[in-house]
Amino acid sequence: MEGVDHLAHERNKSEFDVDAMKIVWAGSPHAFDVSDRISKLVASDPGFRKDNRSTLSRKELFKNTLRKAAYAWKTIVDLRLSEEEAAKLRFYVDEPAFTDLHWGMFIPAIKGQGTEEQQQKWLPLAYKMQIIGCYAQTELGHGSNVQGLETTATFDPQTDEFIIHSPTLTSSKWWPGGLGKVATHAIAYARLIVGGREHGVNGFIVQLRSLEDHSPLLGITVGDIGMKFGNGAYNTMDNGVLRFDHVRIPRNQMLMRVSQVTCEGKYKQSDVPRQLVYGTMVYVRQTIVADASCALSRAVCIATRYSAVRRQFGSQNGGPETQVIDYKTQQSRLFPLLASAYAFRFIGEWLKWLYADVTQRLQANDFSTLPEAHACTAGLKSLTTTATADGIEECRKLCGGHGYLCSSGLPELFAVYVPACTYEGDNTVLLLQVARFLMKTVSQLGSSKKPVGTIAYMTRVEHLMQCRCGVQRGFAELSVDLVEAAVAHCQLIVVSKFIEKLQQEIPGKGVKQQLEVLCNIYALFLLHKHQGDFLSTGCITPKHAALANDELRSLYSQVRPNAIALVDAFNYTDHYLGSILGCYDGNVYPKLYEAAWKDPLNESVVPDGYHQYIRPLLKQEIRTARL
Ligand SMILES: CCCCCCCCCCCCCCCCCCCCCCCCCC(=O)SCCNC(=O)CCNC(=O)[C@H](O)C(C)(C)COP(=O)(O)OP(=O)(O)OC[C@H]1O[C@@H](n2cnc3c(N)ncnc32)[C@H](O)[C@@H]1OP(=O)(O)O
Ligand SMILES: Cc1cc2nc3c(=O)[nH]c(=O)nc-3n(C[C@H](O)[C@H](O)[C@H](O)COP(=O)(O)OP(=O)(O)OC[C@H]3O[C@@H](n4cnc5c(N)ncnc54)[C@H](O)[C@@H]3O)c2cc1C
Repeated sequence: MEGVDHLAHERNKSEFDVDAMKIVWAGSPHAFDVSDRISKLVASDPGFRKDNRSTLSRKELFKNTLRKAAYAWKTIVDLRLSEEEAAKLRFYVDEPAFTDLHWGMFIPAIKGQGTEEQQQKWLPLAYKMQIIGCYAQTELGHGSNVQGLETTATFDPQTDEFIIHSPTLTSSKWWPGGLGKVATHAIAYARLIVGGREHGVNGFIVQLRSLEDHSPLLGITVGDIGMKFGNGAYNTMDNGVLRFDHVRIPRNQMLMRVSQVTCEGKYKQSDVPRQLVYGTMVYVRQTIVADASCALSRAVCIATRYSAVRRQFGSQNGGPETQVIDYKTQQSRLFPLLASAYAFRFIGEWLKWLYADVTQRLQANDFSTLPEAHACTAGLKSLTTTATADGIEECRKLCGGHGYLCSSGLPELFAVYVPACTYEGDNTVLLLQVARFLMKTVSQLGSSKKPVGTIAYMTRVEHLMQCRCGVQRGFAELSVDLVEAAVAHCQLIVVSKFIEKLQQEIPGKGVKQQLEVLCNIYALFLLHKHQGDFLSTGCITPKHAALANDELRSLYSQVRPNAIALVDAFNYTDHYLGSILGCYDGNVYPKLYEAAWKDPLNESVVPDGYHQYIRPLLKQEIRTARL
């Protein structure tokens, strides 16, 4: 029945202060207030409706996204929302759109790679959305290998301009979000050529479309690359294709914080590492880690609530059947994901701090922590997105058949989320970067340069390296093992930062205890999953392994009575969850039944096509095959 909380009996079992945990999850009382207020604002505004997405055609879907973007922007301006509130609004509107790349990459690229003068010129236009930007780096032929990009930017000293050109089909820009139909400008990455000499890949601000009638400018061919995985999902985004035919831009539209070209045609590399050209990717990778905890917690919230509602088998003398959340197999699949959601939340908080710290140091030309920041953002982006994509799929399976319905919210969540394993850096390519960083650290062991920060533990491997200084096979030959070592390195960071979090003052009855249980589940689940490595390297004995498994089972029993309260702490509205299985009141079956009849296919009792195709079959008007 409506208004009845079918999960009240579960909520009454909670052994901790849920409201205090909501603050921990949000990050602070202020962050909770902003998040709570904005999520309710979005949920209560029909302008942000999203339950019809799977029934729209691509063109209707895209037009609806443009409408929402404009409506959201109007909401931000009318309500004078802060940047923090606007970011929360974008989060709860929950729709990939061109604005993600405008605010999430185009603006950060200008802030990170533009000179003061260039920032003063372009940022006010971008902040007011008087221009709409995209980040055009990837090409048809190259994405991972940035140094392999083929687009050229040739300096013409006669006219003090760069000529941007796509020399080959594979140099066509391909994938940039917002590019296909909306962006008026791009940060285009191209090979800089001055006086016949190449100077690597740099960023250039290029106008693509007229600000009068939105038509592509001379020399610009631009469009959408077509439908992507899933129906609604990421098809609200116009990932585009772009070709340049000798497009001329003023010299001052090359982003010149890292390298400069003078009007005389002199190339200068300033005293900052050329990798700062990659700075925007580092920024987005750290936001993607925070996003991972959001996406995983959303899937876990749905699967946990439904696992408490769903009963199957186990009825004693006509009594109620067993809640599937009470099956040990369901717990062993679900609770590590619940623990991961919290683990990723805290690692996301730490990575945000690390990124802010490295940004501050860069402003003082201190590049000492840049390698570690690159390795951490790359590795943790890879680790958390892989675990989250796999976790969302596991949550779908934990919901049985109903998990496969669009109304469960899980298929679309999966379809929108999985490209995170590829964009902003293919996850394997990024782990190879971490492996390179680890190998470089190992090569420096024994020197005066002591490993610090997240690699401080490697001093302990020093003796191993000395006694094992035998054959050094090629990096490529060992890359599979090195990628596994990179994952282990990142997992160590996640566990250690979770433990550090628990050293902080955490208010609220029972809150810290619950987090300790989740931290132990996260760590022991990893130990269980990688038991072979721990045993084969002599890190643990078989007895330790058995003890760990026993402890894991005991921890699942401890978390069981608190499971619903732990997902309530995410404070997600039913609107944001977009899931009948995950609805707060647990009133699943009536809502599933009601939703079915709303499907357009049920608008008519007799389906279109019956008279044309089925009736002749049934009436044998079609010659029957010899069966
Ligand atoms: C409707 C609602 C509306 C609401 C509206 C409301 C309004 C809203 C208002 C406000 C809302 C706000 C919204 C915000 C949204 C945010 C979300 C955004 C969403 C994002 C979506 C998705 C976007 C996806 C975008 C993309 O996908 S964008 C493209 C991504 N593409 C890649 O990621 C390429 C990967 N490949 C490489 O990154 C390189 O290729 C490679 C492999 C490193 C080799 O690079 P290479 O140059 O070859 O270097 P190496 O030789 O390997 O290394 C040489 C030496 O440099 C070192 N080093 C390499 N790197 C780096 C590096 N970085 N940094 C430092 N060092 C580095 C390396 O350690 C080595 O050091 P050493 O060992 O020498 O000491
Ligand atoms: C939804 C979506 C949105 C995107 N948005 C943008 C955007 O806004 N702007 C933009 O510029 N780009 C964007 N991209 C492009 C994205 O950044 C690239 O697709 C991504 O960096 C992966 O590069 P790739 O496609 O070249 O993969 P590839 O590198 O071709 O990967 C193919 C396979 O090769 C393997 N591989 C590659 N190199 C190595 C190596 N050295 N060693 C071992 N294995 C290797 C990979 O692990 C992978 O298994 C987007 C992509 C998607 C899917």
